[in-house]
Amino acid sequence: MGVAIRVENLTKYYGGPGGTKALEDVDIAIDDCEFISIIGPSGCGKSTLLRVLAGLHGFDTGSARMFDAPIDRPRDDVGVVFQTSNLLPWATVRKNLTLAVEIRHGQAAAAAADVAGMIDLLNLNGFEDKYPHELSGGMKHRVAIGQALMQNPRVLLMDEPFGALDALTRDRLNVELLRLWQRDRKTVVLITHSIAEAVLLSDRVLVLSERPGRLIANLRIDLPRPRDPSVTRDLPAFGDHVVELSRIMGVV
Ligand SMILES: Nc1ncnc2c1ncn2[C@@H]1O[C@H](COP(=O)(O)OP(=O)(O)OP(=O)(O)O)[C@@H](O)[C@H]1O
Repeated sequence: MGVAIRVENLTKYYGGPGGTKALEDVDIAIDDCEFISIIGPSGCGKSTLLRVLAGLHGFDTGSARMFDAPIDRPRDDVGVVFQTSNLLPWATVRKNLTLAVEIRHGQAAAAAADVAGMIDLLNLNGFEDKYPHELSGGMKHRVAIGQALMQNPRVLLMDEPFGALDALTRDRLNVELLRLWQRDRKTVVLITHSIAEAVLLSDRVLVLSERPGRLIANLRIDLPRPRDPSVTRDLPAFGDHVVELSRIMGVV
């Protein structure tokens, strides 16, 4: 298995040296098809790191590479999902999904895209012709994830996609995400505030320190796959990982 993402000694300031130092000497290697979560205190630089990986932010020193090419702009084979889904309010679910493909890959690709299959996968049958304001929060997030998946990305970058949702909806979306990942095996980088979510979903959890974010832990999650939340959460190893990460984060 190759390396999908390699970040070395990466430091990033907002406003240049003398401004806000968001990340300091970050070193990360992520394998192709790995599911990685990044956790850390609020304001430590998680979103900054994700935006660097998405090619949306530059950085000051160090290097960031994806599939061995420097990350210096957004790539067509990377899907990004942000906390606030940016669905187009005037477009139906179906249109939101096809437009995402059209913008990146053109009309022919959009016409050929398997929208029905994606709607099925996202459990949104019957909602194809609804507009975003007619959807629940969880549905909107599913469409946003669908937009990213429609491009069949090699890498999926997700910034707290379920942060604003209630626990039950979040649980359901975690199940969906596990199901999708187990089927398609993409490289996934997920930013989350939830230690339990990180443990449930990931192969590895990376922990950033208080700002400026430095990598302070890199924990492999040894839990069997496929994972079913109701089963996995009851495994002693699940609790052990949660406790270990809580200690590292200083919350117990
Ligand atoms: N565009 C920007 N301009 C200037 N400073 C910024 C900008 N974006 C973020 N910052 C600062 O950089 C630091 C890291 O922010 P970032 O959003 O990456 O943290 P985070 O870990 O994702 O936070 P949270 O968990 O609260 O979402 C913070 O101090 C923030 O104020």
